[in-house]
Amino acid sequence: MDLGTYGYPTAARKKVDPYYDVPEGVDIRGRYDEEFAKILTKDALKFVAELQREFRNHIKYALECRKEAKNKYNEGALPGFDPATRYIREGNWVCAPVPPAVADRKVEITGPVERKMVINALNSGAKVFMADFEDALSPTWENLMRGQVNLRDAVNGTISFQDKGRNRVYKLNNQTAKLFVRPRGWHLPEAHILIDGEPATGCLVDFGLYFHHNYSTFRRTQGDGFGPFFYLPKMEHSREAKIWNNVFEKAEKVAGIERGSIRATVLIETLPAVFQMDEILYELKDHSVGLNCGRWDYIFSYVKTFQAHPDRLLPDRVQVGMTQHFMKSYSDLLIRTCHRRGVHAMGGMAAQIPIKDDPVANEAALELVRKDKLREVKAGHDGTWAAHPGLIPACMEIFNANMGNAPNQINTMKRQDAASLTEEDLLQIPRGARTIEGLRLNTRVGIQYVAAWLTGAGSVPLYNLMEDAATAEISRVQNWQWLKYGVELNGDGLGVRVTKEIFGRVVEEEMARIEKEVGTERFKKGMYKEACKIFTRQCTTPTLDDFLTLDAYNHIVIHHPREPSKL
Ligand SMILES: CC(=O)SCCNC(=O)CCNC(=O)[C@H](O)C(C)(C)COP(=O)(O)OP(=O)(O)OC[C@H]1O[C@@H](n2cnc3c(N)ncnc32)[C@H](O)[C@@H]1OP(=O)(O)O
Ligand SMILES: O=CC(=O)O
Ligand SMILES: [Mg+2]
Repeated sequence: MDLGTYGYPTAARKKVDPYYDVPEGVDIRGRYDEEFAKILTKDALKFVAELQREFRNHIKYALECRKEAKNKYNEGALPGFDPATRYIREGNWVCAPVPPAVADRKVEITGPVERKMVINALNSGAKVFMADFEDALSPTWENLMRGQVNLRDAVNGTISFQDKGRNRVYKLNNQTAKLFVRPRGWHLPEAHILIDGEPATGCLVDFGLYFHHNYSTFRRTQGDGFGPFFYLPKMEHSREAKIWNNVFEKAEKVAGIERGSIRATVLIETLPAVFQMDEILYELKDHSVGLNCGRWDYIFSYVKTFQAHPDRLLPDRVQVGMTQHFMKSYSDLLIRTCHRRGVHAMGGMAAQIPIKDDPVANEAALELVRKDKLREVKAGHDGTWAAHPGLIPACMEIFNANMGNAPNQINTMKRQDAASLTEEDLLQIPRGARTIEGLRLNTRVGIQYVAAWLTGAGSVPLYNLMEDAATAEISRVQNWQWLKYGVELNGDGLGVRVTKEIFGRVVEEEMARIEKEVGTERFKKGMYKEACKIFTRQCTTPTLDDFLTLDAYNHIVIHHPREPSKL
């Protein structure tokens, strides 16, 4: 009998479900749905398979290089500028001019590709909406495929959503934000689509399906001849940017559109990548529209990169803000690099969200967001991120007040002063205290986030902050680091060291607190126990897992039919 990679007999499966019309070598293991079938057309899958076949070895090599770099850091090396690419850093090249359609990116809203949120985000008054298949999305088959349907309808201008409970129909306004799409990182597979017997690369699925269905309409209606536009996450080296550049060139060729049509902003959100910013822009110079400070993953990456360096322990998560020297240096150098190369230097996400039931606390949260955005615009950022529509007026007001009518600061805030920033500046150990409350909060937030993610929600409000995969990663790796090195909680003045026993007690107590906060019924129905198991294992494992979501992914993969056929 022909057993597929995941042990389900292919012929039997085809008998019980209607199935997708797939090209040679492609097998869809996700649930069949008529709407999904309009996305998973034979031509679209052919395009994804071509991308997979052309780039899979390059991707595997790049991921191997990540492992090698990790081994070097684990043996004591520090990340730094590469002497071999000095000529790129010192050369006087620039990127292709910014497309007029996205010259002004003062405020960008982000959010998962969920139908109502897509409409709300496009209508939000932001200049750009970054539709997220990454940090904000739990990559279940349903979320991914519905996300593609939603984006197609959004690009076509036909998207609508009916909230029956509130008797409200959502539709697009006349004026909407420009759409950027963030595919998953290189590390995530798509286990519901097999190509030549292997899971497809998640981001090639996200990119390929979206591009195939939307490039033509997007360029006509949104991009003024350019586009589609993308955000590219979690890269560690310019060789990974080179793969994306080649993917873009291939897509442009297949579609018969001009080279340089597709544009992307790369998130600088790993520590190794901060030493590669020129090199990344150089690889993508015909397809670039800037860099962005992905500050949350960047903090996560600091811990991950220095997992074997007990002299570089982080203080409580709440203390690692943009005013820490290593974070300020990263933002300043990013601005300098982007403006020197003629592209946008985007700011990052303040985690505060509106607090509905407490006007005083709400105003305090808003004030923190304003302060963060003021720092960004004064430093020279051309725009910033908002996690919630309620924050857009405040962010916009600050960027408008400080930039006037100019669409960006590319030519006016060169930040030559940042040229003197050194490796030491970029690596400086963050200062601050560690407390038992920090350990508790990491645990409470981490478990609740994983519980949400397992049930399909990739971004959630917790304790009045936005939490997503990047912020949850900080909680996880910080706990791991503190446990691994038995750190002293020096902020409590009691000389307590973090041990497995203390952590075990914290987990127990925080689970009880979560149950009390969410209510016993919701707690029982939810995935809190499973989440606790996953999170606890990840915090206590001797060798740090590379990604929280990679480990948890197996829990959300659902192959159809669920049971192997008895035939
Ligand atoms: C580190 C990073 O990578 S940051 C980027 C990735 N993370 C994100 O994008 C997070 C985006 N933000 C969110 O997902 C949400 O704002 C959350 C989960 C944090 C909070 O969501 P909620 O609790 O539902 O917010 P709330 O109840 O206040 O929402 C009010 C309204 O705003 C809408 N809304 C909230 N956030 C967004 C958003 N980001 N985009 C579009 N609409 C939004 C809600 O859909 C709701 O609409 P409705 O009134 O029509 O029903
Ligand atoms: O993706 C953004 C981040 O901060 O992480
Ligand atoms: Mg991120």
